[in-house]
Amino acid sequence: MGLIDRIISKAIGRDVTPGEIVVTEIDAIYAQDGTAPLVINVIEKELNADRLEAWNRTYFFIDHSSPAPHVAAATVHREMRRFCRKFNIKLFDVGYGISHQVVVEDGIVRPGMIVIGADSHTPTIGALGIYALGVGSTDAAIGIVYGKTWIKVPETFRIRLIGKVPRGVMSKDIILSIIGTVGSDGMIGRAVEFHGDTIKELSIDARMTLTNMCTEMSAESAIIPLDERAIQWLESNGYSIYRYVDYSPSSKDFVDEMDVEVQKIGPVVSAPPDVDNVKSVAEVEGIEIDQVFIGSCTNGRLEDLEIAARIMKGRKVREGIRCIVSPASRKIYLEALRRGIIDILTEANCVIAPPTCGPCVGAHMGILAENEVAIATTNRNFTGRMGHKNSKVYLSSPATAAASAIEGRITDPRKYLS
Ligand SMILES: CC(C)[C@H](C(=O)O)[C@@H](O)C(=O)O
Ligand code: SF4
Repeated sequence: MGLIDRIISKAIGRDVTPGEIVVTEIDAIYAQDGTAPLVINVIEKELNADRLEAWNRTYFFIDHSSPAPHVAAATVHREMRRFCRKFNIKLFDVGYGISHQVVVEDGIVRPGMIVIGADSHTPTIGALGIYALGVGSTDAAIGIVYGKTWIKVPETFRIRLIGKVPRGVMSKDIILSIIGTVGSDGMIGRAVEFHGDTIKELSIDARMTLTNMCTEMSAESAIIPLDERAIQWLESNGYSIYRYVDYSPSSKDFVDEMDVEVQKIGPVVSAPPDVDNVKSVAEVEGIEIDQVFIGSCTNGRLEDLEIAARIMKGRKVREGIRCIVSPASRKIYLEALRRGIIDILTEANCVIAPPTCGPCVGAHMGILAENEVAIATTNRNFTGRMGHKNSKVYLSSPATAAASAIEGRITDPRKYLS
C-alpha cells in the first residue's frame, strides 16, 4: 500500500485495497470560478440544500478569469460572492491567488488530509503529503453538502528521482522529461508517489511543480512523503501535521516503479500540441516566439520568479516580444516586491499581471492571435489552450522561458546562468 492508500485507511479506520470504492469524510474542499457556477447550481437547484455540512471546510476562489475580463465572468463572480455570503463560505476574491498555491501557503491543507478540489490540478498540494483529488462539479457539490466523498482507492506507482540536479535544470524539466517517457496517458487510474535522494534537494516550490504536472500524465493523484525539509517548512510557517502516516516503503507497496537519473536531464520543452511531445531545448533552439508567460499553479512561485529575475537582471525582453509575469499569489507577489524581483523584471520590460490563471487557460491577459507562438511555464499546450486554434505553446521551466524572452526565440538558459 502506498502513502495515499495508508492515508485513506487511517481516515476510514480499516485497511483498504486498491480498486475498491470507499466513502470518506473530507478535510477540505475547494472550487474556482471555472467550476463554481456548476457547483452552486447542483447545491441550490438539484439538491435544494439549505444546510451545508462542510461549509466551514469549503473554500471558493476567483482565480481563473480574474479580475473579470467580460460581463459573463463578472456575473459568475457576483453569483459566487452571493453564494458564499449566504452559506458563510470563505471566498478568496480577485487577486488573492491561484487556489492550489493559496491552500498550501495559507495552511488550509496539511499533511495527511483528504482534500477534493473542483479543478484537475488539485494534486499539486500532494507535495506536502496530502491526498488530493480533482473532482467534477457534482462530486464537489455533494462533498460540500454532506462533508463526504467517494474514492476509488488508487494503485500507486513509485517514481524515484536519483542524483543531483544539474545547473540550469529545474523540477519542471524533470517532470516534463518523465511525461515524455511515460506519455500523457501513462498513469491512468494510478497515483504517483515520489521518492529518491533528489527530493531533498528540491524546495517545496519545486516539489509542487512535480505533483502539479502528474495530472498531465493522467495520474489520479500525486504525493511526496514528508521529509526533514518539508517538516522544517511546516514549522517555519507555524503549520502542524494532521493525520499523516509514516512508513518505510518497499517495492511491494507499488504496482510498478521507475528510476529517473536526474543528472542526465537537461532543459527541455513540451512542443505543441501535446504535453508528452518532449524535446531537448537544443532540438528546438532558435524557434521564434511572440510571447512568454511566467506564472500559473505550475511555475508562478517565488523560486520561479527569482530564477527569471536572475537571468533577466540588467537585460531586456527582446523588442517585439511580450513577456507576461503573474505571481501565483499575493503573498508571492509581495515577497517578490520586497526582494526586488519585480523591479528587475519590470526594468527588463516584463508586464506584471496580478495573480491569475488568465493567460494559462486562454481566459485573458495574454491571449494568442492566429499563428502566434508562446513559451509558457504552464502545464498544458494543447490546440487553442492560450488563444487562437492556430497558435502554439511550448511548455518550459521559468529559466528557459526567461532566457527565451531575452532572445526572442527558444534559448538554453544555461547560457545565462554561471
Ligand atoms: C477550468 C478548470 C476546470 C480547469 C481544470 O480543472 O484543470 C483549469 O484549471 C485548467 O487548468 O484547464
Ligand atoms: S493556473 Fe492554469 S493549470 Fe493552474 S488552475 Fe489555473 S488554469 Fe488550471
